[in-house]
Amino acid sequence: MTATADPVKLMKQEVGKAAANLVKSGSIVGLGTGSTTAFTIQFLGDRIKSGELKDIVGIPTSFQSEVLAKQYGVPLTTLDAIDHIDIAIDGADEVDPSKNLIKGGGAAHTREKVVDYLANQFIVVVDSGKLVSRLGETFAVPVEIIPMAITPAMQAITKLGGKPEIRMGVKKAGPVITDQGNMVVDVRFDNISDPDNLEKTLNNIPGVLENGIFVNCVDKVLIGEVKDNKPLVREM
Ligand SMILES: O=C[C@H](O)[C@H](O)[C@H](O)COP(=O)(O)O
Repeated sequence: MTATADPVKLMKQEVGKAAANLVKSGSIVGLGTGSTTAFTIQFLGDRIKSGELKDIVGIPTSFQSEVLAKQYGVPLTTLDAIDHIDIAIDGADEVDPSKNLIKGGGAAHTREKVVDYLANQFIVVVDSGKLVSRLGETFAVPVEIIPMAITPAMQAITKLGGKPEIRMGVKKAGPVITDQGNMVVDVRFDNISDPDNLEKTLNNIPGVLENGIFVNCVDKVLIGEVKDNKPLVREM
């Protein structure tokens, strides 16, 4: 790691590695989605290759994490084949002081919520730029909606005071389509004072599959920082 490297990438790399080092042999591991957990999956693969980590299986939270696990040699299984998850490691787009999260920047929050909530231990890995004093400060809330319900669901979200915008593809014409074949609406709220209530209210709208607010589910947040050009990791 050199002083000239991108500091955000350095933070993600360091925190991703720290999380991979928490995994013990024999564990069933939830594999999160995004650019930070990509490092975790890579380092898990390194530990497996060196013989330090044995008999682990991963549960991917997206097509992306499935592809990365195969690339780095992390064996995979499915939720049908196991009865628990020992540890899940996942990224986040925002983390508040109570360890509540906004997730779904990669449109993977539905599968992530299934896997992360099942885990006995849920570890979040972020760079320090993700810390906020209140959810919604910098990031909109991603909401996955089945395509036939997109118009009434967006109207219902607007009535709640949200400003919904359909997420559009990059290098693809038209909207982002999730791993489940649905659409994602990014919703700005002026003030999210009760994330617990907003999470439930959004999920009650007919046609909404899941939203990216994660409340009271995180055991530990590992935060990557750079001080004097050196990456370090602290815990919350
Ligand atoms: O849908 C994607 C996920 O919730 C990611 O974990 C989240 O967007 C953070 O991604 P990154 O580590 O790339 O910032």
